[in-house]
Amino acid sequence: MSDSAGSSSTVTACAMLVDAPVVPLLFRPLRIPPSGPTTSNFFIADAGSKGAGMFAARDIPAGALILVDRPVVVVPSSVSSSWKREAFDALLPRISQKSRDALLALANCHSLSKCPVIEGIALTNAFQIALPTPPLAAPQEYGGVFPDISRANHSCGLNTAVKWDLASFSVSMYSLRDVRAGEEIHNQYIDVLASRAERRAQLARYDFECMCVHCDLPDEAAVARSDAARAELRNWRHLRPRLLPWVNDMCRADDTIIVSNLRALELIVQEGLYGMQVPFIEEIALSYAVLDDEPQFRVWAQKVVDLCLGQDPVRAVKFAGWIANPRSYKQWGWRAKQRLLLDNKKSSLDIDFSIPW
Ligand SMILES: C[S@@+](CC[C@H](N)C(=O)[O-])C[C@H]1O[C@@H](n2cnc3c(N)ncnc32)[C@H](O)[C@@H]1O
Repeated sequence: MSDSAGSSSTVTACAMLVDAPVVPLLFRPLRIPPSGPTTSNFFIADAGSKGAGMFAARDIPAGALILVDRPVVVVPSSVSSSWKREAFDALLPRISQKSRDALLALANCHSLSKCPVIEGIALTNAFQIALPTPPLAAPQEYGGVFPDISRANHSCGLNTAVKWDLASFSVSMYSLRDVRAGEEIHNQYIDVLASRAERRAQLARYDFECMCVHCDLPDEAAVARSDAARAELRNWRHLRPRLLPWVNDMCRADDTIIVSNLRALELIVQEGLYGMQVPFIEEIALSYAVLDDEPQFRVWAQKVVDLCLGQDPVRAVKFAGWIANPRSYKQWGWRAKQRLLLDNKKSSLDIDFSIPW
């Protein structure tokens, strides 16, 4: 392991504990981080029993960039415990006073008697970021601790997504749905498609029992309903009808893909899992394209554009191009044409059995 902050006398904004062969891969010119929003979208305030939390400073529309943040420390997700402790503590003198203040202000859910302070803060706040893997090396997982994004508390329903960008060494947080001024902004710490019992087990390492609206349910029937919805979404990719085979399969109903994806969206809304909706909305838009239904195509394609503008601009631009010129989509109206051909063939084979007297 190596500390990429360099010699012990070097003080930087971020110190890293990374495998030595990773270090040269990190020392390349960093792009300027994507510029954050011009006015602050959030504030940090008391979130009751959760400690501090992040809240929306104004109404934030779905798909908007909320903030851009850079880590103050980067640590491996798993290292041998024998030397981990001193290595974590050695990071502190290597970061600037500003970064140190930000790091030490973060929550620590581990008791100091069991876990030195920097390790405890890292275990409480770090979330996974991807660093380059040296050739022939096994991939190693790393976590970044961030001054602002690490303040976001967990919820099992999502109102934001975070996107790590290695080139700018920064993470951007986007809204997944409209967030009202004053509403708490959440991050996702664990696999939210797991059952409530599994989610609670996974969250035990953060030392809290989740009481978000998706966990604090009135009775066991509500828990079973929520667990079933999440399991259905988790199994979706194995069970759902596929768009491409459907395009040519005239034995299947025209609304097969639309009905199936609307069902997924219903479950997503029920469970507040907004981060998952884009692929389903996209398939509905493309189904309408294949069915030559321009008004509906425009409605659904516009939803893709609105949701992707910030975090997936390539997809947003692609759909915006199709909205501008729907027939440039290569399979535009394909099923409608096939249906017409079939109907024409059928009518040419029709025998008139009516008796003319
Ligand atoms: C990454 S920090 C989040 C910010 C933290 N609340 C603070 O004061 O800086 C993670 C810690 O926040 C608390 N926390 C996060 N989400 C929570 C939730 N849904 N319910 C209760 N506590 C939560 C837990 O103590 C957890 O260990």
